[in-house]
Amino acid sequence: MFNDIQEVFYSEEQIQAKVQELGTQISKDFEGRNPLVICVLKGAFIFMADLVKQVTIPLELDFMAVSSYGQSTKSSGVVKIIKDLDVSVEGRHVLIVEDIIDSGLTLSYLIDVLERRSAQSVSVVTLFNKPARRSVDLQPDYAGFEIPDAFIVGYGLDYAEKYRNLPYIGVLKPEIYSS
Ligand SMILES: O=P(O)(O)OC[C@H]1O[C@H](OP(=O)(O)OP(=O)(O)O)[C@H](O)[C@@H]1O
Ligand code: HPA
Ligand SMILES: [Mg+2]
Repeated sequence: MFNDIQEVFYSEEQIQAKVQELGTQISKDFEGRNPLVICVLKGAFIFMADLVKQVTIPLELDFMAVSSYGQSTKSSGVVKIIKDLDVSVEGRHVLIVEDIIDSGLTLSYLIDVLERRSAQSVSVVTLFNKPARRSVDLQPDYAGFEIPDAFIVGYGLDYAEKYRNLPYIGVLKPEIYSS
């Protein structure tokens, strides 16, 4: 598996330092708001776990599973809810936790769903932001790293469901996509 990686973009240490920064900022901004923190499965599961440990104010959390990439490196354009939230967002300050914003389709769909369900506010934190590939106009409230137009894996992010367990972020060797 580690042999499949062509280049490491961000080490475990670089990621942890950034997650800590984001957690500190979110703790300040959401003080007194008891946010409902929503993890967008599967990709965001590691970021979510690391991030909430760096948040020092009371919060609640829930999980939603959506998918649009499947076995591809390009969005299918159709966002499917695979698992919905357990709790109501009505009147809540919601913070969506994403691993990556690429085309922006997943997030614009989710924001729309949560606003229609009468959340009081909807904010977004993403660890990785790939603005070059955006097909909808959308800016996260908090972003860890701005990345170039490359398909990255590791730290929760997959290619065809693999590589989520790598502790760092990297790009795959080109032959992996063709085999
Ligand atoms: O901005 P976009 O182009 O919509 O891409 C971002 C979304 O795509 C990935 O999810 P994916 O559909 O691969 O599901 P997964 O999290 O289960 O891997 C990623 O985890 C984000 O949720
Ligand atoms: O670069 C990416 N890597 C993994 N999953 C993704 N989903 C959207 N963009 C990406
Ligand atoms: Mg995926």
